[in-house]
Amino acid sequence: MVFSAVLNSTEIICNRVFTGIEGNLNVTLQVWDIGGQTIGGKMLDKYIYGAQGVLLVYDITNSQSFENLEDWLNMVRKANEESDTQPAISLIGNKIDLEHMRTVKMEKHQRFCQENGLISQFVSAKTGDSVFLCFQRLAAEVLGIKLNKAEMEQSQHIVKAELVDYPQDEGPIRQETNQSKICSVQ
Ligand SMILES: Nc1nc2c(ncn2[C@@H]2O[C@H](COP(=O)(O)OP(=O)(O)OP(=O)(O)O)[C@@H](O)[C@H]2O)c(=O)[nH]1
Repeated sequence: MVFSAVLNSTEIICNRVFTGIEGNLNVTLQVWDIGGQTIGGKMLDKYIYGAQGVLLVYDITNSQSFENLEDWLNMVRKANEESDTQPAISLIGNKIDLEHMRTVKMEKHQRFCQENGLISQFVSAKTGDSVFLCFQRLAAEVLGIKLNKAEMEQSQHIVKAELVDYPQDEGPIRQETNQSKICSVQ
């Protein structure tokens, strides 16, 4: 499956169309990136009103970005107060390639999702890890489709790491490739 990103972007608003093909189902998502704007911005609710899905993205290495989420969530709910339906909302913890620098605890993320009925996902925009999956899950929620485990796993990016057996006490030395093992890290 391939997402194609098209359309123009402006300084503050990026509008892209993502097209995913899943089995026999074609899904086109029109995505508005409204990050970088102040929460009180005049035009903001115009983009949010009527949205079917919202991705609330924060940086797992930046606690402040998590603290801002409550305000953003309230703003999304308020903007859609008069809409027939509220959008499906995902909480996206970004930068999982920097897991060792995480400052926002996993439990905090999960609690926020449970308390507010959000889809929970962790991604790395840098490596692409689970980025496709986060759009796929939100689209499925909007369409009322339940993804099965196999579909979810298929959309996850698998990072292959090579394990090398260093001899005890002698420190790292170059190994013959046929002595190494391949493992998969998800
Ligand atoms: N390591 C790592 N860096 C990332 C990741 N995503 C974004 N960055 C970096 O974080 C910085 C901010 O990224 P932006 O895409 O500008 O973040 P943003 O929140 O969209 O910014 P605004 O839309 O301007 O608010 C840049 O230096 C990116 O390269 C990620 O998954 N991993």
